[in-house]
Amino acid sequence: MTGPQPTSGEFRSGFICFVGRPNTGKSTLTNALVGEKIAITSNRPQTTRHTIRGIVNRDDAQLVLVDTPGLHRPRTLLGQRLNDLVRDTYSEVDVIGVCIPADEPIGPGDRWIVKQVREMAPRTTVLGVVTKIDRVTPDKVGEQLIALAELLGPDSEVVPVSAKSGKQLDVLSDLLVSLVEPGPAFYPDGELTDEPEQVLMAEFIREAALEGVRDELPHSLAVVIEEVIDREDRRDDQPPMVDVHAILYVERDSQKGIIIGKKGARLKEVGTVARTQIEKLLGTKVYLDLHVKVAKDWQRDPKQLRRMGF
Ligand SMILES: Nc1nc2c(ncn2[C@@H]2O[C@H](COP(=O)(O)OP(=O)(O)OP(=O)(O)O)[C@@H](O)[C@H]2O)c(=O)[nH]1
Repeated sequence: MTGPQPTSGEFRSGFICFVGRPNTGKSTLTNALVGEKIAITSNRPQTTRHTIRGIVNRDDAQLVLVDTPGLHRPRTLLGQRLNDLVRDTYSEVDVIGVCIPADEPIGPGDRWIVKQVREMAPRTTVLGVVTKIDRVTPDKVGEQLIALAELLGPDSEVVPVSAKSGKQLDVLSDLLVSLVEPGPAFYPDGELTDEPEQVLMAEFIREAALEGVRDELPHSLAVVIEEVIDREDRRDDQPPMVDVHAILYVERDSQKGIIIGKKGARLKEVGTVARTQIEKLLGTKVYLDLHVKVAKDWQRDPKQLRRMGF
């Protein structure tokens, strides 16, 4: 192992992406490092679709975290597009953090991902990250670190971390800083994401709509923000208000029913959860108008995919 290099007081900057099987804690880790909710987390696998960046601003460095979707077996056009996106990301970043949860044995899925990373980005620095260490005993963490070090080989550092408890987050952050090059900040301080607000709004809605529903739905739900309007006809004593109109596209009528729920109860709940987050994002009151439409087989239709931003 090379060990972290001393940073010698020079400002450093670079791009980092975390990879790993679905549900290994990549989004949660990104959020924890950035310190504010930017990437999308959910207890359903494969919900991170867009390359959403969170930015860690430190006195000595800026780390730009790129959150990629998981690699898929490319069965549909959407799967192919997602894989292309991942490939582009791998070749652009300075460090790829391979995330392995402390509470699951390393399996063929993990080995496949490491192989893909090595093939697609042979020159990119790879860092091993054992996530969710709050879930297991220190002994287990130690075993997982050894297993991951063996999988990645002698050139890669390995580090244990818990995004939930915050344990070792500073160590991970220091290590990442030591692995990027000296250079100026890419983004002005205070900027947490360069994703357009509408993409984040759509992701908030999508995340809320997927919470607690069936496993196959993640691939069959896309959210399009149709319109964002500043409400001007309010009285002076009323706070600023923004109207957001969004459409949730599903593939089948049955899925529409799941999203809407009994007498619209579920959709109302989805709206409330998403609205709260959008209000936080925009810093104003929001009226959120949600419609659910069926777009048959949208995952296979290039025109519809383009319309939804893929
Ligand atoms: N106990 C514990 N749970 C965690 C930790 N990090 C993530 N989780 C949980 O693990 C689940 C998956 O986390 P995500 O961050 O969404 O995982 P991901 O790898 O981004 O998942 P995909 O977007 O599906 O690729 C969520 O239920 C998190 O709350 C951690 O440090 N400790």
